[in-house]
Amino acid sequence: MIIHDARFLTSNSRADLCPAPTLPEYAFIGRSNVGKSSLINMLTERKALAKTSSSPGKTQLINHFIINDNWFLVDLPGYGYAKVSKAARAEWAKMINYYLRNRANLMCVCVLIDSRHAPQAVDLEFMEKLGEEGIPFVMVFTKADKQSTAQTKALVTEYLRKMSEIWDELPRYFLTSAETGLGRDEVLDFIAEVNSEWKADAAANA
Ligand SMILES: Nc1nc2c(ncn2[C@@H]2O[C@H](COP(=O)(O)OP(=O)(O)OP(=O)(O)O)[C@@H](O)[C@H]2O)c(=O)[nH]1
Ligand SMILES: [Mg+2]
Repeated sequence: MIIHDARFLTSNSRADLCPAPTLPEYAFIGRSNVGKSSLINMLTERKALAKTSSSPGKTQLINHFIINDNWFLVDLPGYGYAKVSKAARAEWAKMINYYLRNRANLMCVCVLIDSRHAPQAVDLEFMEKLGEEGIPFVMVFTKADKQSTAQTKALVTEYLRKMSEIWDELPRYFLTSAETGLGRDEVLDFIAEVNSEWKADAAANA
């Protein structure tokens, strides 16, 4: 997919104030500092479309971007550790959960996982909850440039093994790097594929 247009639309603390759910939407979520905002910039080839920071807790609202006037990308705050108060974190969790459960056009949640760390309970539990609630998701392993491909692949295998203890069907996954652009084509092809399904459904229901 060629990205000819990528624009920031809105920041919201409430899902019901987000843009009208008229286009297919993809949300990026994962622990603070995992690289959500950087991945959005890498995919769109815009250096500073989404704000990034080396200190966790940068993204604090539900940020909508519109791509090619045809689909929405959403940057969410991180879960887990962030340099914010416990009360603020609880507020984010409520906001994110409400958004995930109620956003009618949410096609897929991209769960970002730092490819350098052994499987984390917080990530596994988050995906387990998505699975239980029937919210479609894929795993996106980030920062693959920071180690060897073999190390990243070993981590993926470890995740899949743990997840196979819970589910028969395993989620799709992507290996990415915001530094090198690794995984860009694969993620964008996946989104294009799901966008076509949305269009076909919309045509069938028209
Ligand atoms: N080497 C490398 N660094 C990365 C990559 N992705 C992100 N980073 C760095 O990791 C830090 C965090 O990146 P962000 O994109 O702001 O992370 P985030 O998940 O949006 O963080 P919050 O908004 O705080 O939840 C920044 O210093 C980035 O430069 C990557 O693929 N490779
Ligand atoms: Mg961010």
